[in-house]
Amino acid sequence: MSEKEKNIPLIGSGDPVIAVRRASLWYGQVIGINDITLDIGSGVIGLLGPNGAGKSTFMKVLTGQLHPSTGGVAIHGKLVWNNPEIMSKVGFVPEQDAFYEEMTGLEFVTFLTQLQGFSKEKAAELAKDAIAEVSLTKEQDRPIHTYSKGMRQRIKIAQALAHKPQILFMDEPLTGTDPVGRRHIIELIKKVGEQGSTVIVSSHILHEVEQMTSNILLINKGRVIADGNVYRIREMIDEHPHTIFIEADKNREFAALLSKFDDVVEIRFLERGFQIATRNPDACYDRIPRMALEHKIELKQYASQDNNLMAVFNYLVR
Ligand SMILES: Nc1ncnc2c1ncn2[C@@H]1O[C@H](COP(=O)(O)OP(=O)(O)OP(=O)(O)O)[C@@H](O)[C@H]1O
Repeated sequence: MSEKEKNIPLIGSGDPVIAVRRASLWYGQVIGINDITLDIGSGVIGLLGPNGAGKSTFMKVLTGQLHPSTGGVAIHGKLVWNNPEIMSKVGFVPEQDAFYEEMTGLEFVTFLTQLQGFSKEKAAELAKDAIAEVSLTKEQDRPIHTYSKGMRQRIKIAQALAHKPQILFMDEPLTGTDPVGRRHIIELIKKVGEQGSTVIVSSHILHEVEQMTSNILLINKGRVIADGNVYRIREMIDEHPHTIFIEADKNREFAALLSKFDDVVEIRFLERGFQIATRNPDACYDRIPRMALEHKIELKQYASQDNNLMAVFNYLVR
């Protein structure tokens, strides 16, 4: 693949690290990704799209876990498919949990690092460093089946980081994490990006991704439908109210408190909680935990809904 090809979008900074050319993948009749061509440089890149958009498929094609039906992917000029040399440069945090539950965190990360070709001693040393990076040292000798969801996410990140890859892929790394765990992972992702690596992070929540980076690839129905700076994408999104689902022990009382703010344009009660539409998501996200605490309301969960993102996708693909 020639790097001199013209008009190929480059997302991220510096020289291209990953080159994707006309890559498509079908699962039988179903399209996973559809004719994607772009270059990816370094820094943190958010891969954003609603459920089923093709994010996981794209990541698996980029990492050589799936062979594209047509087209190809190269990292540093070398095709990724069936190329073990490339694998040592890549770390992957999968969406699903696939643990050896009886292993301790340290055993798990050491074992997977050994598979990268390191001796047991060296792998254990690298594993300890990576576990420290994700602040799990205190828990490293506990079996994984005793870990919380957030800890499981972090140990997955440690296994991806341990062999010090130049490129890190993370499929929905914030799923199931609490606010403190989320902040920690976001800071970690930013740090790895600032060290000059390429970090590709998928999510279906813009608010999460924009805390890590302003470089975004929007993907829908297997196609990249926009790339570039988050501000442009944000502008499109801000035209549509942002929807947040909230579940608390006193839903009606909490909804009444939140409805007093001008940016809240709609409240709808659902089976377990309620949904609010806001024109100022940032203020709203700050306000929700603060007000719950102030009014002694137990917040069971709050999360962005796909709806506003879907509205933007509908608008972009029209
Ligand atoms: N193994 C598979 N067999 C058949 N179809 C699949 C398979 N994996 C994914 N698909 C389909 O391919 C499309 C893209 O799925 P993919 O999992 O890549 O999307 P995604 O953006 O990662 O979604 P999510 O956030 O829900 O994981 C979807 O229509 C999905 O149903």
